[in-house]
Amino acid sequence: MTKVKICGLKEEQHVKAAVSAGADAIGFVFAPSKRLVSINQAHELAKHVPEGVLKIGVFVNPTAEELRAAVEGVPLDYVQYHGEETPDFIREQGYPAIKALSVHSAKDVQAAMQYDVDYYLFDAPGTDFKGGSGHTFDWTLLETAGIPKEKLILAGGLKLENIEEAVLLVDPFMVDVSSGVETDGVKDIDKIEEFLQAAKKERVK
Ligand SMILES: O=C(O)c1ccccc1N[C@@H]1O[C@H](COP(=O)(O)O)[C@@H](O)[C@H]1O
Repeated sequence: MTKVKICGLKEEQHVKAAVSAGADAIGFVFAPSKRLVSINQAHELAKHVPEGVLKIGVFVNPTAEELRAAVEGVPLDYVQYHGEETPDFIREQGYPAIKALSVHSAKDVQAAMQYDVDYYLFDAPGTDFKGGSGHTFDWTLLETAGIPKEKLILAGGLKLENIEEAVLLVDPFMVDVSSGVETDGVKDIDKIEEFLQAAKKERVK
């Protein structure tokens, strides 16, 4: 069954709703964004995330010190690198890692293989910020690069209306959603629950 990450959570009620609706991972954004949280805020929110649900920190070109403070302070299970971090920088940090790549063309998908990370996350190119734009990209670009499905996370503009098609076409290990479970820029509990239900629906492939 497809795993689901609900990203950009800032409020206790939304963390609790995501967890009780079956989220496999919760994302906290530590990058310029309307969804930015401090380490202290994320630490408090993390108290409502049970063992077995992953806590993932989203960063854009962080320093080693920023990473260490957040990984230890929250604490985090994975670091999601959403900027122009190099393969060497990511390897040197030594944390369980997800590398996000903005997909304009098939080349961007192929570029993933230079990173020695646990998961590759494919997202639409950002607009105001590096991610969380609510835009989709051409999912068929993922077909030729030979990315192992068990390492593939699909993001970018996912929502109730397209999640079924996305899962059927891409068959990713995990889907990641932020804007698609918001109303007027704020997380929406009904949308979180509906999205999780749809993403995890049993399908005949
Ligand atoms: O969510 C943000 O504000 C954000 C800011 C900077 C980098 C990444 C961010 N979020 C990630 O963007 C994708 C897609 O989000 P959306 O569903 O299209 O809104 C997802 O991986 C988030 O983790």
